[in-house]
Order: sequence, then structure tokens, then C-alpha cells
Amino acid sequence: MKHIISSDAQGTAQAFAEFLIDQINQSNTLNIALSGGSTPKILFELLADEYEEEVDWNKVNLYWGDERCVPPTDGDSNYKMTNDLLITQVSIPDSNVHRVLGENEPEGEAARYGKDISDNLPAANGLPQFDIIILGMGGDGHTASIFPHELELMNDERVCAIGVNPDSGQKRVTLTGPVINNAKHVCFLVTGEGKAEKIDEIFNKKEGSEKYPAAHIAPTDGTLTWYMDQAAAVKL
Ligand SMILES: O=C1O[C@H](COP(=O)(O)O)[C@@H](O)[C@H](O)[C@H]1O
Repeated sequence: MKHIISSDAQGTAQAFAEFLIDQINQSNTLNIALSGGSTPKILFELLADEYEEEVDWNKVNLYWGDERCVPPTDGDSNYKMTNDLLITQVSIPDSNVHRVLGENEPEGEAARYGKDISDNLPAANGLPQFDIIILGMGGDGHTASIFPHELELMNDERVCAIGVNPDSGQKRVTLTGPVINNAKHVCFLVTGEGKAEKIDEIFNKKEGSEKYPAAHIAPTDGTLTWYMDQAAAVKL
């Protein structure tokens, strides 16, 4: 496990963007699962503003590690944020964009999306393998949409399942733990002082940290990198 600490959220997005651009330029095709959240928002703006011309976007296939079960026009939609800030700003073919159909019935959509992933990605260890998965970590230690009260999703045999936000009751489609941990590169983007406590607990393996889904991310054969800002990493 590696961690890269930048001075602020902009620096965190920049550090990850440089890694991503290198990976795209070194690959014939790159399958990436995106996340929602505040740092990816900065990342998408940065990619559109500064890296649009730097890569061949035809090589990039976009998926989502989690999505809220809402229509793609809803302000809560992770796809909407990516579409507004990145997809409509770079030359990426529509056929490369594999969104979760958040407007569909959740359980059926989790199965459909899992099949879309299995049908299109190469397999390794009997599971689809992403080149890169971007993760965030919520203030409660959730990652993707695996929340502490549904830790069993870390060991679920399906590719995708439904997670439920315990505060709002909102259903979300999420990749399961085994698929996340099967990726070649798993990259957390975590910024802000609100994450410092959990970062400290997870990194220092404090008692009780095992209840946080983010603490269970440990790629089987791939790399794990935490991109953080100083505020999130202040207790390390
Ligand atoms: O609910 C979500 O939040 C997490 C973390 O977001 P952040 O703004 O606290 O960085 C995100 O990873 C996930 O995709 C999203 O659905």
C-alpha cells in the first residue's frame, strides 16, 4: 500500500490525474470504474480543462464503482456529474460509456450492470478485472456504496449488488468487494479534515476499524494507492 499526500484537494486530483494519463498512454485500452464525490468532481474538471488533448479518449472505457438509484438527470447521479464535467467535454465515444441505469428497478439493474461488466472486461481469478478503480471514502468509512452495516458485500459473490445509505435509505448499485479487490490498480481519492479520524483509525489499524468497508480494500494482485490531502492525512 502506498500513499501520496498533496497540499490540498486540487493537488490530490492533479497527482491522480498524472497517474491516470500515464496509464491511458501506456495502454491499448483502459477500463476504469469511477466514483462520485468531491475530489472526483475536481478531477473531472481538471481532465477536461488540461488533459483533453493529452490522451486518446477512444481507448478509455468508463464504468462506475457505484451509482445512486436515481435518473441520470438527478443531481444525486454520479453519472450526471461525470457527464456534465467530463464526458461532454472530451472526445469519448458514447459506446465507451457504461453507465448504471439508476432509473431502473435496483435489483434487476445490479444484475444487468454486473453482466455488462462481465461481458466486456477481461477476467482474472474468475472475476472481471478493471485496470483502475477510483474509490472515495465517506465520513462513516463507506467506500463505493458498501456501508458499515452491509459489510457482507465485501465478500459477495456477485459482481454488483445493492447498498443502502443508512441515513437517507437511498438504494445504490455498487461493485462488490471481490471485484474491487481484483482490480490492477485501486486508487482512493480522499480529502478534507472530515476524513482524518477514519484515515488514522484505518492506517493505524485501531480497534474497531475493521467495521469500516474502506479498511477491507486490499487488492489480491494489484496495487493500492491512497491519494490524500494534508487535511485528511493530518493524523498520520
Ligand atoms: O456517496 C458517495 O460518497 C463517496 C465519498 O464521497 P466524498 O465526497 O466524501 O469524497 C463516493 O466515493 C461515492 O462514489 C459516492 O456515491
